[in-house]
Amino acid sequence: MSMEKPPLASGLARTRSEQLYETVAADIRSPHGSMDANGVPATAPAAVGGGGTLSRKSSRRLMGMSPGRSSGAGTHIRKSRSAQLKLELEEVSSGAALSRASSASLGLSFSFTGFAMPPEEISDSKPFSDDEMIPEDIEAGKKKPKFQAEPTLPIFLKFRDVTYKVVIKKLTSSVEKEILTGISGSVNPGEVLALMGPSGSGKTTLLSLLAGRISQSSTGGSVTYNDKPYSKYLKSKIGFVTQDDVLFPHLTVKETLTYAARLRLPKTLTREQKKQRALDVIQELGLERCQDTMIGGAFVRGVSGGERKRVSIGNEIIINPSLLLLDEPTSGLDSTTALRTILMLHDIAEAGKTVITTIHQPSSRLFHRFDKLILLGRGSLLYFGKSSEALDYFSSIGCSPLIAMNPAEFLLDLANGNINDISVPSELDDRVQVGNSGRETQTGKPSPAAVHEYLVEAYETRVAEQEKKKLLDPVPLDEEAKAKSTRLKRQWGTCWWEQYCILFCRGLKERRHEYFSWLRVTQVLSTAVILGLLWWQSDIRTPMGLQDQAGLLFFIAVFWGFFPVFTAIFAFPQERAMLNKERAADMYRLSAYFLARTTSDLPLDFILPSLFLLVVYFMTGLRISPYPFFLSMLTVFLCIIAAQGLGLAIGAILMDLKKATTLASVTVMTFMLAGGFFVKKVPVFISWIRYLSFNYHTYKLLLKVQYQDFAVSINGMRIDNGLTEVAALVVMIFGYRLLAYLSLRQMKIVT
Ligand SMILES: Nc1ncnc2c1ncn2[C@@H]1O[C@H](COP(=O)(O)OP(=O)(O)OP(=O)(O)O)[C@@H](O)[C@H]1O
Repeated sequence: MSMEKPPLASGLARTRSEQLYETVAADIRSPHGSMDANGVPATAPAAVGGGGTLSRKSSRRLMGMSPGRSSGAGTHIRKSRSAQLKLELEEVSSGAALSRASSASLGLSFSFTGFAMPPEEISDSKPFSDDEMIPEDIEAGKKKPKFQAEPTLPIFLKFRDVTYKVVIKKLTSSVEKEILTGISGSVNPGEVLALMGPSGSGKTTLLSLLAGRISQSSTGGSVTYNDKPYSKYLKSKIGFVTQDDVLFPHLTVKETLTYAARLRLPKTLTREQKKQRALDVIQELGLERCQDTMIGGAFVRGVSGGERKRVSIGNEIIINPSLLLLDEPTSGLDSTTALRTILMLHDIAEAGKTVITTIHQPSSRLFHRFDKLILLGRGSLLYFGKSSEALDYFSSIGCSPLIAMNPAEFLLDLANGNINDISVPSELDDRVQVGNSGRETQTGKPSPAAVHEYLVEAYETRVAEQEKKKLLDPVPLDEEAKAKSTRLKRQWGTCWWEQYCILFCRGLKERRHEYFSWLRVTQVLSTAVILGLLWWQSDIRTPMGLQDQAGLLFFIAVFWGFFPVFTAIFAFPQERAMLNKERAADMYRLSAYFLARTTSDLPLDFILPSLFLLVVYFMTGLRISPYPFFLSMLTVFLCIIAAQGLGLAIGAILMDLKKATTLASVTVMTFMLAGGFFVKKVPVFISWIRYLSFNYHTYKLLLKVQYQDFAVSINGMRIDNGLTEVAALVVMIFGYRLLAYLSLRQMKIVT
């Protein structure tokens, strides 16, 4: 970046990415460094040893050279992979370094062993300490580091003149809103890019866009990954941590990460290896102490906010992503935990990953940890470059803090157009005096709009063009490596059946508390007992008794039609956020999820009605014989599954609980009224509605089971062979589910 002021001494130090370019270039040139179709080097990660043995002394010396890292007067000995990477820079010309580069160079290995932080900064550093992460014998070349994931493809991300517009529909018209305007920049493996800006400036939008989560039709400009456009293949190489932690509240930390590992890691790993990876991530993130604690949510006490955020990050780093994007990973965390999180991102970057994070208001300690910075204001670019040079740049355009200020606070004030305690450039002052009064606030200071306009213009005229030119430089990867990012094929972690099994078990675990909810059991059993008492040993030898018992059968049909609809409508709207997140990451096929979600509730759906029917059947004196008992039970099951189908369909179509409950109550009421008990003479033009009612078919089947031996018609209902009713219920079971599935397919993945 060209600036009027010379860059600070720290800015002269090469960034980690610049140093690492050389390593990757050496690696790619190296015969050992060629990658296979999966972006995996042809050689297995070389054992650390032989000529490449990392000596503690050299490691210490190299850490001293690391820009942006204070070594604490040599007391903080960093023994992480980053040190190993840096050592390679020194040794790159030697054969030993080249052979080791094939496994450990930029982007080709993933091992962020611990979270280095100067001890003077954080006292309680135990969970993040890397002191024990790489034992002595690793340095001696005997053992691999604790966490050694398979190598990945490095991703060089460039974006040029990115724009994003949305159309906001109003009652009579629609308005176009520009959310991002002409944003350009780049981030390389080994770097952490921070996106900063006031609330609503477009950080999340830009992050989603860079993650490939916004449809290209509404965006302008170009975003390239290794100089190639986005492809579905990249989904499995990109980790995206959303601002809100979307996790299942009733799963423990270990269960959450183990299921993520089993679903997302490639088929080439065994189940045991995947479990081990989850345990490694737990250790890396310092989550051992809470690994068996439930995540928790609004109604369940669980892990702390910081731990939950780390689980969210773990969910993404478990796949060993080449590009990791995080939306406000530090919001809501105390400053120490926030710093730990950012240090962790550094370690991830140092393992050769490209890291982008939005950040709201970092402390000055955090601010200095970022390699690059993008400052946004009202969707426009106010600064892109090294974060260490940001203050120099703004002072070069006449904006400097007048009092001692956290640099992040200063930048955010500027981006907000708030120039209290900030020196105003004379150019801006002149403009205000010459310009109209609207550009000036009552205090005589330029308005926020005028400040914004000045900053955008200053960046455009002084920096933007040179930065854009830099984007034209080809990335230091050979064509073969670049081509890997353009492969169109998605990569599923596991086969369909395994996805189904994992999702089924996960569903059972997440809802286990519902299955054994005493409230629900009490609700069903007390209803059964009340029915049993009201219809106690009912006598059907009189017409009145028969009529009474028919009423009981109708109530059973209504009760088991009503109950499942209202439980099932919650299924998809409640899991919408999770479904969105997991489908955006291509974790599983929708069909596997759908089937697992709809079948994992079945055990409960059979236990409770069975208990209910046992109580009611014998208390009320229905036909005591195994055959009618089991047929009645089967009829109730058919009714439950059909009713559930309707609930699932309504939930999936509307995806909104309020709307879904309203529609469900109207539908259920209509079906109940058309069920054949309350009204017998229905006008012809509306009589067809009964055929849609599962209550009607269930009632007819229950009547048949009880009275087929001595009656042809009961209560105006003809008793026939019952095949039509069974067929109608079966059609409903599949039809409603198909409708629900198709609606989910149509659902847009919102990011
Ligand atoms: N689909 C959309 N429809 C309408 N407005 C949108 C849409 N997406 C984003 N916006 C608007 O774009 C602006 C930027 O939103 P974005 O969420 O990217 O901001 P942000 O910088 O991440 O804010 P915060 O820090 O508060 O999360 C906001 O004003 C938001 O309301």
